[in-house]
Amino acid sequence: MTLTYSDLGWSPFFQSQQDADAELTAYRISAVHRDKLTGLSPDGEIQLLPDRLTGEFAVGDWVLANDAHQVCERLERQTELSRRAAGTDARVQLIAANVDVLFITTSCNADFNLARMERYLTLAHQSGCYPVVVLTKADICDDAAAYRAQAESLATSLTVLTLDAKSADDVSQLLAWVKPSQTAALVGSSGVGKTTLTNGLTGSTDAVRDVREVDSKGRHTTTARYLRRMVNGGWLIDTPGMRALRIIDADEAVEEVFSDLTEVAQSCRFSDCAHSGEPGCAVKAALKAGTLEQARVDRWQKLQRDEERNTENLEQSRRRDKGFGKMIKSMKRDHKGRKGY
Ligand SMILES: Nc1nc2c(ncn2[C@@H]2O[C@H](COP(=O)(O)OP(=O)(O)OP(=O)(O)O)[C@@H](O)[C@H]2O)c(=O)[nH]1
Ligand SMILES: [Zn+2]
Repeated sequence: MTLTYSDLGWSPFFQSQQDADAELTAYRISAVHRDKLTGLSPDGEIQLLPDRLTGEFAVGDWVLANDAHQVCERLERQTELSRRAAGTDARVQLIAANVDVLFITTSCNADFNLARMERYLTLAHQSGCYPVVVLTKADICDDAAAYRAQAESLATSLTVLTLDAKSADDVSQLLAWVKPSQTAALVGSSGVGKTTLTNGLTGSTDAVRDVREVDSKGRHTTTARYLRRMVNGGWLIDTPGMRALRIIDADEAVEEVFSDLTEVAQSCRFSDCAHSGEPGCAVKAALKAGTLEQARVDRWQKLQRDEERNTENLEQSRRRDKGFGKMIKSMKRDHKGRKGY
């Protein structure tokens, strides 16, 4: 079956960025490898040569490439999912680009964690994706409705689906949230059923198989993310191996996710109230009156602290990189000076 650009998610937003004179072809990035990219066009899938480090591309991106399949431009993204990289590295790591719907997946068991769901909801708000909470393993849980109620309590009119990821009928519920040519990303901890859902949504069984490729030094690398076509013509980006989500530059999104608390806090006497015993604290008063729940307030304050710390670390590493860049530049200048150029 031949796909059109519109089937691939191309829209006036991207069209407006394409210079009509330039003889460049648009491709949607379907996989990001160590030193090359895979791109999709109506002609099929091809390997593309990046014009910069592949870490600067995300699955779902639109790029323009020349006849030699060399990428010349990456188009501005409509949405971008990113997080702070794992480990001590404070850099931003791209998760996916141009995503419409975020399937926040967790299971009706010990994995179920409201704080984690709130972090993912923050990611959805920050990026502008529509969040859909997917609760798997409802078939092996005594009271799936209780889990569902807890998830629904996180936001008014939040979409929450409870299902058995292994049942085709159940999985088809998800399809209703992604129109043909739209893109969804599946996020959640390991073991919650992302692979099972991916297989159900794409009608394939090969999602479990990692593509191993050998890089120039003979090392095996695993390419983790793919853009896959769903059975209804939508697109799905799986994000395996995402152990922790550390949000960055998301203070406004945190406010939105906790809008119930932000609203109450507006009545605190001091605008910078830390809600820790200051006089005239509306949050403390609401807690006392029982209209706010202590656990949710605790999660709100923790997420605010985490967000601030992650963003601060990122700023520091950006400054460090800038300083390092300046040092290299001045070393080069000195070197040139000594050579008498
Ligand atoms: N009964 C039941 N089992 C499920 C459900 N979803 C997933 N499983 C099972 O849970 C196990 C883990 O599912 P996966 O789909 O591999 O989970 P994953 O999120 O892809 O895990 P990673 O690949 O580690 O990220 C498998 O044995 C699945 O068959 C469900 O809704 N009901
Ligand atoms: Zn207060």
